[in-house]
Amino acid sequence: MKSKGIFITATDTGVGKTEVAAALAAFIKNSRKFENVQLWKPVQSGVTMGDPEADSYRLLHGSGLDQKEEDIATYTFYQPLAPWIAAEREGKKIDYMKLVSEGHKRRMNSDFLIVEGAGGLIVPITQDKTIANLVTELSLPILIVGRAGLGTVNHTCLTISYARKLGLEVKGVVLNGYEDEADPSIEENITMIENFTDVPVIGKLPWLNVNNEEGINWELRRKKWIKTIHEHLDLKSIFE
Ligand SMILES: Nc1ncnc2c1ncn2[C@@H]1O[C@H](COP(=O)(O)OP(=O)(O)OP(=O)(O)O)[C@@H](O)[C@H]1O
Ligand SMILES: C[C@H](N)[C@H](N)CCCCCC(=O)O
Ligand SMILES: [Mg+2]
Repeated sequence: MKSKGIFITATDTGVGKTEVAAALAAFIKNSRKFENVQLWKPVQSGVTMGDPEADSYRLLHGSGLDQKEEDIATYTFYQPLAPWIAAEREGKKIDYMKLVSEGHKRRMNSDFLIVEGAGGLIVPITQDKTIANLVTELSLPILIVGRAGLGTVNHTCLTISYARKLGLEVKGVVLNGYEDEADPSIEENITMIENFTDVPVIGKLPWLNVNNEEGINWELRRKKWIKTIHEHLDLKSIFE
């Protein structure tokens, strides 16, 4: 039986997909809502496997799942570029159909699959396939991560309209990384996004400062994220 799941995309690169995917996985694991929640990052670029900055590394430690890092990411490229070009720079090509069949297999082998895209929706994986095509093939609903501040209304509404054009199911939006709860523009951004798209903003997440002098205390970070997700996000629609 195919698992439930969510494909986490964003309005841009660097907006918080890895942070949100890891936190969501940690929350689900802690809540025991699904016994076998799994993470998948089909393609990561600008990193090397095992690098503490790598998405795969931060997904593994940020979630506390008992997956192996090399199981989390399928393709890893060194150049910080769109996957198609990052692969080409290494004389490689991404096998798109391999990703599609791997995605279906991962859905069969999990209760809840959290997939992290790369950048936003129209990010080239090959010369004629994008992240959006992969979402369509996996028939997973999407959760869009957007910035919290000025500029996010346009970026988020554009992403939603493109997703709808492709017939993707948009479960919701998370506005991520605000520094100041008192910033009135965040609530107004939520109102404008919901007004123009009817897509629910399922919550807003603060910028979490949980490091210590030696670096990241992952156990403490996971605990804080689990509490923050519980307090800030309405996940009902994500689990349906
Ligand atoms: N709410 C947050 N609190 C603290 N740090 C955050 C938060 N959101 C994002 N970050 C940090 O900001 C940086 C960019 O976030 P992240 O790596 O999750 O973006 P991304 O959308 O996954 O990027 P990419 O497209 O490269 O996968 C990371 O260092 C991440 O740890
Ligand atoms: C390198 C970065 N961290 C991501 N892995 C890839 C982002 C690709 C963005 C392509 C684009 O929208 O211009
Ligand atoms: Mg990421």
